[in-house]
Amino acid sequence: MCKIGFFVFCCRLLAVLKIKMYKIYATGWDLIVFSMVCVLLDSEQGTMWDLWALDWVHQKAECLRFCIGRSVTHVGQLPVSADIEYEFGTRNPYNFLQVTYYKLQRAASAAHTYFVANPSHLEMRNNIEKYRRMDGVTDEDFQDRESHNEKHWVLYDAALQLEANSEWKQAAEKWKACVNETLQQTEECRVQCEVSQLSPVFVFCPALSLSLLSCRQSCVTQVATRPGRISAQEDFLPTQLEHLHIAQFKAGDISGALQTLRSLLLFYPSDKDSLDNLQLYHETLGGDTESQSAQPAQVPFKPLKVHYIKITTVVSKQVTHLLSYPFLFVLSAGGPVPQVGVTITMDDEMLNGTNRVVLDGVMTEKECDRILQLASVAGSLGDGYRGRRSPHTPHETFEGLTVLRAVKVGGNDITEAGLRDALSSISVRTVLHSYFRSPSGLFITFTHLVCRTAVTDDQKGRLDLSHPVHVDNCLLEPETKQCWKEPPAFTHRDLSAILYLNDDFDGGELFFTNRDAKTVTARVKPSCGRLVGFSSGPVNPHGVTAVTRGRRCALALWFTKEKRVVDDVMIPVLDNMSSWGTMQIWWLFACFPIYCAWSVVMP
Ligand SMILES: O=C(O)CCC(=O)C(=O)O
Ligand SMILES: [Fe+2]
Repeated sequence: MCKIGFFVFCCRLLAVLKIKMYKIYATGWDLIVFSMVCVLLDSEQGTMWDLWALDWVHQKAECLRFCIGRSVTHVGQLPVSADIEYEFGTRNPYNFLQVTYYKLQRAASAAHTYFVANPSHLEMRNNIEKYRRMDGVTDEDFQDRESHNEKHWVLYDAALQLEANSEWKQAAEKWKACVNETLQQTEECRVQCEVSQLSPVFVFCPALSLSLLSCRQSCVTQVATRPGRISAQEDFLPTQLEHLHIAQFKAGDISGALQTLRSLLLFYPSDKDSLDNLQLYHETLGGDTESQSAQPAQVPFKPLKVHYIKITTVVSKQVTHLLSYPFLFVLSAGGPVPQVGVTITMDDEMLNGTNRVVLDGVMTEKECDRILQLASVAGSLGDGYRGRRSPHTPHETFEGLTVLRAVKVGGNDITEAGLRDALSSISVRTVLHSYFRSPSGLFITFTHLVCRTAVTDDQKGRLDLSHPVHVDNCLLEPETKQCWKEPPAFTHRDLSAILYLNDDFDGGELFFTNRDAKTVTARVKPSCGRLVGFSSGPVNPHGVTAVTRGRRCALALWFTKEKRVVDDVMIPVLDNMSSWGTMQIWWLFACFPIYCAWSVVMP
């Protein structure tokens, strides 16, 4: 333990010196050292395999960084914003393209490509009918121009069709091709992760591992999501293997079926039906030792498949482990490090959307209470919105408190709490940055402590909301489903985070909707230490249901990726924190000889 402690100490010293004094970023070796520290710290559960996996990922990333630097221009390496990703994900440019091509044959394929991802778009359905009636337009003109990216879906649908026609031999061939294509796409997506994760934020070990690993992990769902859909098809790969297994069996290819069954068992080793089938095959094949000993599909998808399962398992394990240390390498915090176990409670899938997450355990009850205390004292001194009433509803009062105000209004206690409040926002940043694997940096743009209190005796028959449905960085127009990125919206906000502080009130649930501002897609009940993070753009319209009893407090934080748009109220706080960072260096210098002597005396 002593050696590990010394090792950690040296690494931290090295990193602090490098970052603070020379202002240079970590190299590949630093990354490897940092990941080793991570794994060693976690040695109770960690294994050498974890260490090798991370080492391998880092080396590959280094190599990629080198190659990309040589062959891709600087502009080509720039990250794209979530909004642009959303636009292309929903194939919106094809809508414009079909308008541009109007009266040309090519409009048909643009319209079809858009319609594949937006099957409920009635206007496009009508347009397609119009194009069908156009002279010279044939069925071949309705091509999906994006299908090269989604070949596995084309194969999937074709295989289903063959299965429906009981053409088992061809179906088996198609399912095999589909499995291979899915694995190939997953692998390509993972390579992309390594490309997009090459940013200076690597200096923070948990952030590095988390963002890269969670990116790789997300490839499984990304590949399993049909174009234009938001949720992935559950158990995509095992489902294909199941189909392949049935098709092979029906086509009389028992040894192929046995091989596929073994692959399937890698996913569900204790599945009763599969185990029964395995037994049956063994009996049927009798003395055919060659077929009996067939390993999980060797050809043609052996290496990828095994890799797929192993990496997925390692990744989930690492993500869970590393999430326990979100505060460990918060450089500027200094002093004792809060060891709070953070868990992922709801992800995109459970929240029915994209770029949303609910994490628990980000703050302890004690920490929530301190900030609530701050809200009470500072709230009684005056609030961010002057009046006692809410800007959103007459049935609630609303106290808003910025961090600077917390520092200004109080004595030492409040100032300290205000700073801690800001510090927690740094930790929130680390956690969210890691989770959402943003390729660029995240800068705090505004933080706001908000309490909403139900006005007693004024709650009967209440139909309104505590906070109407809105999008944080654009003006939502539910009728047209447009979101205008223009003032007075806070257009520079990229990531929103709400850290809840209590649950002793009625109502006050956060909910997400579709762009119609009506269809509720997910609900989140606040509680102390619960953090909701989501991208601030049009994919995440949200609101708060009426608070009908008690007082609901939360710390709202917004981050920006593009540039350092720090709200002026934050600057003194951030300045204060950087001087803490410098103090930390002196502390390390002073203690270094003592630490060395101690580690020699205490082997
Ligand atoms: O308090 C919440 O849960 C959400 C608040 C919010 O959406 C906002 O302030 O923009
Ligand atoms: Fe909001």
